Amino acid sequence: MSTPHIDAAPGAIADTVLFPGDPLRARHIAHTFLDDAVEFNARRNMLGYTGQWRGRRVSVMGSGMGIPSSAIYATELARVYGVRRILRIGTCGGVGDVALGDLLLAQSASSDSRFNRLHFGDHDLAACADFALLKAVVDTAARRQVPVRVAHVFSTDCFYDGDPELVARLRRHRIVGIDMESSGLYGLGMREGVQCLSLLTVSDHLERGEHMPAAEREQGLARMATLALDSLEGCA
Ligand SMILES: O=P(O)(O)O[C@H]1O[C@H](CO)[C@@H](O)[C@H]1O
Ligand SMILES: O=c1cc[nH]c(=O)[nH]1
Repeated sequence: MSTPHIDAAPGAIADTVLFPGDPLRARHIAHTFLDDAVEFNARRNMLGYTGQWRGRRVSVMGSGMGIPSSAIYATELARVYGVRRILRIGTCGGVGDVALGDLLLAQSASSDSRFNRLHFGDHDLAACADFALLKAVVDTAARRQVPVRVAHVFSTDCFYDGDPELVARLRRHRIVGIDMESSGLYGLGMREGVQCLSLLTVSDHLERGEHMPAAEREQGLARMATLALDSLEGCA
């Protein structure tokens, strides 16, 4: 069995997938945190691995950047490989009172993308995280004393040169993070019956002009990865 984009054998992917945008972040997490990690996909270099975290089988795979890429992979993971839980572990821009390195748990994700409208009769969809998964991560963070902020985020199609008023609009709605995938992932999760949650580390501050180095985005996000993995203990 394979799909146009994933070259994995049946059963090669766990029911839970960590889903960073960057395939090299996926490789780093697999090699750093998982026991017995085995690569299941390298098609288009969108690296995916399955291994063990404290005796639990888990996969980690890159999603690529943006809703179209991540939705292709998430759809195939759900429909063909039976994936039932996806934790995006991404980076985001920050607005307002957040700092580089802050860890956001995206409760909702608004968007300028038409992706969810295309599936929802052009109506607004309230694209939300799965509550049980969000609660599991919040509870784990509290137990481990990992500071997190449950937040509203916005997913944009324009990394560069988007709406010049966007930051003001986000501030007005108390949205503090901006990424490029969460809204589409949440809509897809609602349709496919897949539990989805985005954990996002603030890598840029959109108003202060602060930026995390690229190498840290690839390899420096251990706190987010281990929180996602630890939280699986609280999941059925
Ligand atoms: O760090 P990742 O997970 O790729 O997420 C963010 O980084 C990319 C842009 O640099 C977009 O994919 C955005 O959502
Ligand atoms: O989508 C993203 C991700 C990181 N930083 C941003 O400014 N935007």
